[in-house]
Amino acid sequence: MDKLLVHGGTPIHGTITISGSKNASLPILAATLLTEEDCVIRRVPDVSDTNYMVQILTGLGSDVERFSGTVRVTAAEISDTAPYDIVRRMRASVCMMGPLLARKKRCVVALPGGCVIGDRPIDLHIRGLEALGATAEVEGGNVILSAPNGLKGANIDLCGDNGPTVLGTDNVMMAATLAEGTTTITSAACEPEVVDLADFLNAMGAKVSGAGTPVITIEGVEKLHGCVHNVIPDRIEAGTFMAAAALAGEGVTLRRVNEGHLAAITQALRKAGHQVHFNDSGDVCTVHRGDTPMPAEIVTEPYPGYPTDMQAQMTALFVTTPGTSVVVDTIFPQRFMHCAELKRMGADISLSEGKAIIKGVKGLSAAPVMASDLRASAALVLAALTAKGTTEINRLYHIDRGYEHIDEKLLALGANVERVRE
Ligand SMILES: CC(=O)N[C@H]1[C@@H](OP(=O)(O)OP(=O)(O)OC[C@H]2O[C@@H](n3ccc(=O)[nH]c3=O)[C@H](O)[C@@H]2O)O[C@H](CO)[C@@H](O)[C@@H]1O
Ligand SMILES: C=C(OP(=O)(O)O)C(=O)O
Repeated sequence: MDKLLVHGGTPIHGTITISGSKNASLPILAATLLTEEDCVIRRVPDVSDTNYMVQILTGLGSDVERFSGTVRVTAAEISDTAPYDIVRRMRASVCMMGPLLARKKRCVVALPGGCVIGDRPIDLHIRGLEALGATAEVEGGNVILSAPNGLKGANIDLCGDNGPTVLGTDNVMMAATLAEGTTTITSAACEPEVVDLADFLNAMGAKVSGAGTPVITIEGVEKLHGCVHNVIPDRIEAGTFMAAAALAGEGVTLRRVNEGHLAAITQALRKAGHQVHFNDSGDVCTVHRGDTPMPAEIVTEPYPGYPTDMQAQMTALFVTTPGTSVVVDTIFPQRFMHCAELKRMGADISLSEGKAIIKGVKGLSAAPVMASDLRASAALVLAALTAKGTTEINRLYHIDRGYEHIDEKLLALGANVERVRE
């Protein structure tokens, strides 16, 4: 198990390029199952989640080639059963259900278990696929969906208690592309990753409109074909480096970002007293730490609100920001595992029901810490950049799920970090 040593106290500066989005790549890779023709997807980040997705596709019978950020998938003949061994490693494997069901009229996909960031049910996914005419049963830890006579378009509302569902919207949208007739999804997730998937599906010949709004309409077609697609930049990787720059930066520039996708993060950083500047085309961003960082309140919300996937990193920033900041996670109220580790480094955080109250401390001191999930590990790396001494971040595989070559990018910015391979 690799670990990361962060020797704190070296400011970061310079320029890096942001990778393609993990959360856009995963459903797009799953969508390749909707056609037997070649799909070429560019800018797929080299992270373990996309590697697992490639293994699932291969396990289903797809022919997959991967070279310098590009993945070519040909799903000429595939089975309907996703291999449990790999599926269980990744929550996003749940988005195999929609395309497999549409293509094979039946699928068997292992149920994703609980998750350290909280309960992650899939009731809305199932409800949506049932509305399209599938029957669902759970047997031996698997969801078995079948629609022997094919899927039929329907009106489906996908609002849950905590708002819309991103992968649920993806699943229903993918399934509906090959359904007979028209499907309308209301309370759809509006995240840019949903829009990127819709763009990919349309490039395959699907008829999807309204993605990016709460109402998505899909006119079913008989067949989809191969296509070439470039994945959008990873707004969470970009946001993480923006927060790192606000915390420990002397001017950090990020290339290949999308200003629109980063609006809520930009607003939060500016409110906290930091300077964020975009070029005219909105694809290059420079962040300078403000002279007088200020406490702030952030509340996570579905897009275009502040993303839950950037909650832990902002918490890390507030830990050494003078004054009292408040962080509320409405999407995953239990997603505060990073706080216990940050406290071991000297943070002053109190937790209550989905809320962290953070009293800024003068400085942190290094400690051995344990990464508990992807974004929690990112928060620990950020905190460690300014901590006194060497922080040892264990279980680095969490961060490798979603950050492409994070140690190399940090080194390129002048941080003093070492990956220890074990
Ligand atoms: C691979 C990927 O893209 N993952 C992202 C996706 O996860 P994912 O799509 O799994 O998250 P959802 O959008 O589904 O979850 C949003 C909320 O809805 C609830 N819910 C979800 C499904 C369901 O059937 N029933 C239900 O109640 C969840 O518990 C949560 O409270 O969106 C999350 C919310 O932005 C992000 O944190 C994840 O990084
Ligand atoms: C929670 C995340 O991913 P996943 O949904 O794949 O667990 C994330 O990207 O922050």
